[in-house]
Amino acid sequence: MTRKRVAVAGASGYAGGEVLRHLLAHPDVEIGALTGASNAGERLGVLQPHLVPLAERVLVETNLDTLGGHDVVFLALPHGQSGAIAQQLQAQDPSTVVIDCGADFRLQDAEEWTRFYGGDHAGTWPYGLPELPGQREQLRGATRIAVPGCYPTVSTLTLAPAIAAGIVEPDVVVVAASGTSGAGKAAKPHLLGSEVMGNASAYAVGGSHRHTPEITQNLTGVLAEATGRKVTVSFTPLLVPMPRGILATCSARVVDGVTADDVRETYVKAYADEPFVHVLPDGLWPQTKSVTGSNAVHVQATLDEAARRLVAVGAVDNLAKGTAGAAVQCMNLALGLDEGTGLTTIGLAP
Ligand SMILES: NC(=O)C1=CN([C@@H]2O[C@H](COP(=O)(O)OP(=O)(O)OC[C@H]3O[C@@H](n4cnc5c(N)ncnc54)[C@H](OP(=O)(O)O)[C@@H]3O)[C@@H](O)[C@H]2O)C=CC1
Ligand SMILES: CC(=O)N[C@@H](CCC(=O)OP(=O)(O)O)C(=O)O
Repeated sequence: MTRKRVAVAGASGYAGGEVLRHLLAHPDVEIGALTGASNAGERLGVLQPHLVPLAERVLVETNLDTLGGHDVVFLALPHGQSGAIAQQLQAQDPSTVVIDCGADFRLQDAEEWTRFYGGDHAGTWPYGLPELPGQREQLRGATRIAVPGCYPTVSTLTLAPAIAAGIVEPDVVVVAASGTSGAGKAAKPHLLGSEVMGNASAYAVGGSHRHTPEITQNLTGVLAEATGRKVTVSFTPLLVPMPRGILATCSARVVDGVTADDVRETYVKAYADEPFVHVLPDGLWPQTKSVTGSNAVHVQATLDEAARRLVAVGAVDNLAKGTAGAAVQCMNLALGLDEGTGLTTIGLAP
């Protein structure tokens, strides 16, 4: 096939850089415009020295003139910045595939958007988590895709089998530890090395994190429709001193009669045909380093018999399957390519 011409907006940031790292390994694309904001005019090699083949490329401004005319445009911009440019791109050419790595188009409920993000809701696009029931079909041939948040990706995939199978009450607890790249590249006081190194801290405690409604939306979506219930999610994020990765520990009360074998069978069966979700062998528990740089999510689950709770743990690389890998997986579906083109399940060790 003719190679698709792809632009990346926000190429100086963490997510944009990781999209480019993935695209450089993709045989069916040609990298077009690379845009930034404060760094427009700078060479990419100065900002993203690991992207050696693109070192001499110069960042241009983020607008319709620079991003128009491509087959695919990835938006890796701060929240609230995608709506206007996405609208312009699709007005210019409705066949352009626009893939938003930000949160602007993820939520279905406009009120929830305003409550957690502020401002007006830009709209709702097909949600880029193909592993959700029925979702892969929504993404094939799509021209607009909302890439999930990093915490929602791992939390959803870690809990969805149990919720869908009805082996737990729809009332879940997620405590997830993230590396610092999840917060982006822009300087923030709580991300200074002296604050982060040798430290672990909780933040956005008490249901205030903006990923809470997204996890709730996803898990409610997999709950059997007939129940007519909504999943309740208590989500607590933790910041830990590592550059990449999220480890999510999830739990929920199991319904009467559920055994440890039921839990294992539920998870093994749910992900038997999923190329990027790996249920670890019995007794092995996910760790972030095993998924570093890879598009895999590692999952394990068991029954805490005394507490009658499911305990499920998931690991993801927030920048890979948690953002850029998912974005490329979705692009593949949108373009009718093999879903795994340019992606790997192989992590780094040690
Ligand atoms: N980091 C992560 O793990 C994840 C990030 N995401 C999402 O990806 C998006 C980007 O995040 P991330 O890469 O971490 O953030 P960064 O802060 O690292 O990068 C932000 C990028 O956006 C550009 N930018 C900033 N302001 C504007 C603006 N007003 N108009 C156009 N471009 C602008 C910056 O350009 P410049 O540097 O030139 O100023 C930079 O390229 C966010 O929406 C985030 O939610 C999603 C999942 C996970
Ligand atoms: C460690 C850290 O700060 N993580 C970020 C979330 C990660 C992210 O990028 O989420 P979006 O895709 O929705 O932007 C946070 O908690 O705000």
